[in-house]
Amino acid sequence: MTVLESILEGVREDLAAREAQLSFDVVKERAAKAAPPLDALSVLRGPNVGVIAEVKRRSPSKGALAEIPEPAELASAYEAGGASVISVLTEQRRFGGSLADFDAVRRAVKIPLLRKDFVVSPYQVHEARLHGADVVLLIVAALEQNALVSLLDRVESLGMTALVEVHTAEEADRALEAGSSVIGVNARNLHTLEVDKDVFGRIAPGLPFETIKIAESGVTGPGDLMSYAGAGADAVLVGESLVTSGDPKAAVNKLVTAGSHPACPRPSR
Ligand SMILES: O=P(O)(O)OC[C@@H](O)[C@@H](O)c1c[nH]c2ccccc12
Repeated sequence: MTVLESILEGVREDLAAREAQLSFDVVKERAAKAAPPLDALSVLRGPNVGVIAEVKRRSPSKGALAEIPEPAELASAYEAGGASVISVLTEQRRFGGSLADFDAVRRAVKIPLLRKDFVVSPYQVHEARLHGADVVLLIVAALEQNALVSLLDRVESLGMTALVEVHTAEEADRALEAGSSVIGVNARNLHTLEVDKDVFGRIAPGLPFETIKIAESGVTGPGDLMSYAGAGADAVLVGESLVTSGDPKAAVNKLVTAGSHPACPRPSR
């Protein structure tokens, strides 16, 4: 079994437990009454290379990263540092996240929020909306094509934006075929957890110019942002280097400043 497969097994078990607590119908009904989603697409289409800052306690590759006793405080620091979007991991077993973290962050900030989880069922999409998500991650490697198509459709029909994650050119083709307008290229292979920062540069230039391109993982500072920008990134998604920085506001701001510097390559849309 690959790492991704074992994560998905746990995710399905946890999902079944939540479904037993709160039925799909109730989740749908409540999600429909939630405050409308923010327009993350126009935020990501901004003129600068943006920063999606992640609330991440631990990871399967690195183990414990940061305790984060107050996710709301961390998120407020990200917002004050100029992040465009905040990503909150809600997967519990491997990443130490939760929907309670997501709720705390939602109450603390006004910028768009990404629910970062392993979404395999429409239940999780409505659940994301119920908790105030504006963006939902869909991982191509975790989904059959028909599931990807229908989940993408559902995310968009609820007024949210889907960030569709790929790691290979084949996955990028599937993402485009499904109709994705925002594609994230993860430098990390979720089957093996190996990081290859060149993957973005190999895949992004082959994507349509109007597709919003996000470079995910392995960003340690402005240098990485600049090189991803040179390969066509509209934004970078950063977790580890921010949560371990000791000063998340300053760490985000360094990246944001690089992404708005005149010397930083801009998306050509
Ligand atoms: O901590 P990093 O290397 O800055 O990476 C952040 C983000 O890209 C990573 O957390 C991530 C990308 N895709 C995912 C899918 C599931 C869980 C986590 C992820």
